[in-house]
Amino acid sequence: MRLLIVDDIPDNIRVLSQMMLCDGHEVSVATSGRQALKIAAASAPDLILLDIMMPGMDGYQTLQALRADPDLADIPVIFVTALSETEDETHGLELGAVDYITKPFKEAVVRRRVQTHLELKHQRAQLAQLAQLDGLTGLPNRRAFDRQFDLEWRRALRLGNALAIVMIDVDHFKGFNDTHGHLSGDDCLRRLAQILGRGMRRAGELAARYGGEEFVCLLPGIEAAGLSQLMEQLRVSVESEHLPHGASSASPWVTISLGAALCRPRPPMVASDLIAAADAQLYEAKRRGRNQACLTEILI
Ligand SMILES: Nc1nc2c(ncn2[C@@H]2O[C@H](COP(=O)(O)OP(=O)(O)OP(=O)(O)O)[C@@H](O)[C@H]2O)c(=O)[nH]1
Repeated sequence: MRLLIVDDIPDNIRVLSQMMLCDGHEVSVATSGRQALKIAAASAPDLILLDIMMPGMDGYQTLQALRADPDLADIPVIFVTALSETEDETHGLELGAVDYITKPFKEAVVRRRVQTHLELKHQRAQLAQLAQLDGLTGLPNRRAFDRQFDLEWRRALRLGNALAIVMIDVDHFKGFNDTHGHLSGDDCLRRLAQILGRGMRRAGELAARYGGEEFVCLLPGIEAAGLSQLMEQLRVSVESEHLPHGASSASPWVTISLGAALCRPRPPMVASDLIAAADAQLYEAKRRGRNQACLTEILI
């Protein structure tokens, strides 16, 4: 793991560094709060050991600056300090330090506490990742999609880029479940998720499970011709899997209907307008007989 040790006294840095290097960590060091902020931004440490009494920016101010920067706010900080009054410790913990160790410290205790906070950080990261995934298909879930869509919408708005959404729905899936059973239905959704996931080739493209038997693709920077081509590829990939569907009017195999909307985001349009437009196209694809794609390009 990568640790950043911040202290204005070189001897203190040396002692802490040696302990951490012995435990197999990578160590960077800073001798002031300002330098610590720079190094943290450049090297994204997993944990920071921070002294409080330093000339210029003290440890409290350094922690506040870290918390104010969205890229650095989640790095756990442990104060290692000679300040041993209850008020100092309480203040440090209130500012968001995960732990507070007073000097002179016991080496074994510091090592154990660092290890504990690194493990907690790892568990938090795993949980955060799991919270973004759909349990059945392993694709990003609706929450992950909403987050990414919001991000891409704002980016496209800023840069004047194109952005497209494709809503995808399995044809006659109720009939599929009724005929082949719910477990086969689950298998079918897993297979479709794999196909859609594989279909997203460019950076920033995302296929997610939108809910039930509905999927959604997010496609930044795509133009209408490319979008039509991609939708047709996805439609054909699904049908040519030849998953038997005993209750579909569209094909003997499992098929999907696709509805897409493409725009260059600009006010007064809002992100949900693009979803609504893609939904309307999906409805149109269903109305025209399913196993097909419909697309609208919104020009504002
Ligand atoms: N097996 C399985 N079925 C699901 C899951 N989520 C939703 N469904 C089923 O998907 C079906 C969706 O049916 P409808 O919305 O009526 O649509 P449809 O039968 O696909 O018909 P069209 O969309 O008009 O082609 C429902 O029967 C849901 O129970 C799931 O996780 N697993």
